[in-house]
Amino acid sequence: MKIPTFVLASASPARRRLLENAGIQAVICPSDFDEAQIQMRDANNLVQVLAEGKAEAVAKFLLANSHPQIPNPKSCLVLGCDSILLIDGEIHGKPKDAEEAISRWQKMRGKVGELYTGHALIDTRFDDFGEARSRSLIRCQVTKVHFAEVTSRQIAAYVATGEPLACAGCFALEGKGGLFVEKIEGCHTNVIGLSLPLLRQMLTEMGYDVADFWQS
Ligand SMILES: Nc1nc2c(ncn2[C@H]2C[C@H](O)[C@@H](COP(=O)(O)OP(=O)(O)OP(=O)(O)O)O2)c(=O)[nH]1
Repeated sequence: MKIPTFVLASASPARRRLLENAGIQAVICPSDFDEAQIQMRDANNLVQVLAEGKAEAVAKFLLANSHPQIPNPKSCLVLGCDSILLIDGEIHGKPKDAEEAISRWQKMRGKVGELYTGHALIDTRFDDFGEARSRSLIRCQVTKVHFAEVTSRQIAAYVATGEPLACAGCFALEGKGGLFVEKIEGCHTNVIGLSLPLLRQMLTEMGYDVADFWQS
């Protein structure tokens, strides 16, 4: 089955790279969804609600506005994601500044955290009422992350590179942060921001085959 236009409702370069490297050419369409409006204490629900909010916002925008890269907005697959790190019972998104990143690393070194990523996939072909009330799937993937006993000098040097400031969890697994992750239990692309095997499963559940992305 021909796959509709794939839209990534995210500004995340990490998510874009994951899709590109997997051979999935996505139209990048970051959402303007206000994440601050959602306050929830349960990590699993929080990332799913946020991912759905981002995907819905973009799906609605595309159904109401033309887009140069999207010939038919009623034939799109829109993916929204949201990632947080749960550690010591606290939910963390991206650090607000270097000071917070240092403080978080001082607490998380030597410990085990859980990286939650919510995934919301909307098929706009099934738009029932002129809105983005289309067929959608919302899932969460969790990966355990074992952090190394890093020194304060290593923390300061790592934060000074700027890498952790763009990452929920204050580390980039495939970057310098990988030096400070002893091991993970579960999907590694989920840690980076988008679980590729989960995306394959969601596409399959919607009746699509990832192999169709590679057909010319
Ligand atoms: N490169 C990399 N980025 C990571 C890693 N872990 C988390 N991140 C990034 C991916 C996301 O860009 C960010 C999680 O924050 P959000 O889920 O709120 O997404 P973000 O605000 O970046 O973009 P979006 O809301 O999707 O437009 O953290 C990692 O291991 N490697």
